Amino acid sequence: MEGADASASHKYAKELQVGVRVVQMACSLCQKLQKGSVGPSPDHVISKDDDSPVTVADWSVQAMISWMLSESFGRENVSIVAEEDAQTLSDDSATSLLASVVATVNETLAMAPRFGLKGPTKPLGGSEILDAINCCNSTGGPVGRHWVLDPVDGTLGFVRGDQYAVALALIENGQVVVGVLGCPNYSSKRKLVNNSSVRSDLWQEGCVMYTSKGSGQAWMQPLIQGHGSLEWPNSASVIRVSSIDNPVMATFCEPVEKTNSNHSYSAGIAHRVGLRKQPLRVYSMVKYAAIARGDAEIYMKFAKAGYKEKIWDHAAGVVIVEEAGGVVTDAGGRPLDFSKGVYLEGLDRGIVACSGVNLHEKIIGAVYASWDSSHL
Ligand SMILES: Nc1ncnc2c1ncn2[C@@H]1O[C@H](COP(=O)(O)O)[C@@H](OP(=O)(O)O)[C@H]1O
Ligand SMILES: [Mg+2]
Repeated sequence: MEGADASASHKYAKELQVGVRVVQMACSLCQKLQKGSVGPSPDHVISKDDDSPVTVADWSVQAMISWMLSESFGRENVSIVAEEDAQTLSDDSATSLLASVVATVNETLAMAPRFGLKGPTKPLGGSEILDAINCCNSTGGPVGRHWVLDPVDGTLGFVRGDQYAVALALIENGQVVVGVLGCPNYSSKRKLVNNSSVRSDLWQEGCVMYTSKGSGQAWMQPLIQGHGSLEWPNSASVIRVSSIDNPVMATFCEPVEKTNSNHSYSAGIAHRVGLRKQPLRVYSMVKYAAIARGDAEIYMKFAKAGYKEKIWDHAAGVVIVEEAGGVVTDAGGRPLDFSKGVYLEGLDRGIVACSGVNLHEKIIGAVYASWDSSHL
């Protein structure tokens, strides 16, 4: 392995393999729901207390991955920090919603052998599934191993038939050591383009990217489709960031929603640095995937002051971009700190991921030069 620390990848070999297999299963689950072939329509969206959307897919993926991780590593050894809880689902008025989640999870777990994993001997009941969701209530921290899961990142993209991601990472003693990012609508063969609304011919595509820290490499597999099964090692290919370091040629990505990132501020930075292309607006951590694969060179996110970024929205993407050769820091140029619990505490202004140090230095310099005049 070029420039790699083989012992680092070996150390996490089981975690990486199980992680990739469960994310492949989760992507399959989400594709079926998004296609509407099982369960309620993806339009069946529930608003959480913070007004963000949650769907059957979010709960089902969280329950399924939680169950599989406990099965693979032992319940007592597994600490999971994840986005969802089961409060809404446990309500007496939510029986049909829970029934949809139970059916979806059991249908997915029944396919576990195709993905090289062992499913339950009999279908799980509602209380086991609620339990699997609720036990993902770890708050992480600086000591020990914690899995970090965003079951459906970019839920808005998911319900709109656009890009979304399943993101799973392992944090050990405050460092992200394994990252797995499933991107069900990001073809392993095609470049990402703006307005990437899903077309029927893209249904059979999508990819999973993964890495372990210190390996010096990141990989991409196509999603397992139809009755295919996941062999290991399989048709994975090494991915690498773009070599473009001239701002004129560079593409930058940012969130689709103006409420999640200040578009006019990033446009100002783009102008200062000399970026010429229109921003590539993409939902979810697929933006990190685009940097890691070399489809774009820069990802900027500047949330409103007071918004606290959560570790599950970044952990997997950050380690994949870094191992693929890129740089990720806060807008002050400091590494993101995954050791402080659920939030990226101390984050300075925003997040900047780049394919290389030259572009990164330029963006951070432009943030320093322009901050006083901004109105975040
Ligand atoms: N006001 C806000 N500012 C910044 N990010 C926000 C936000 N509200 C939600 N988010 C995060 O932005 C993620 C979506 O990312 P993006 O905007 O890049 O597509 C959401 O993930 P979920 O969809 O998993 O809740 C959520 O975690
Ligand atoms: Mg998210």
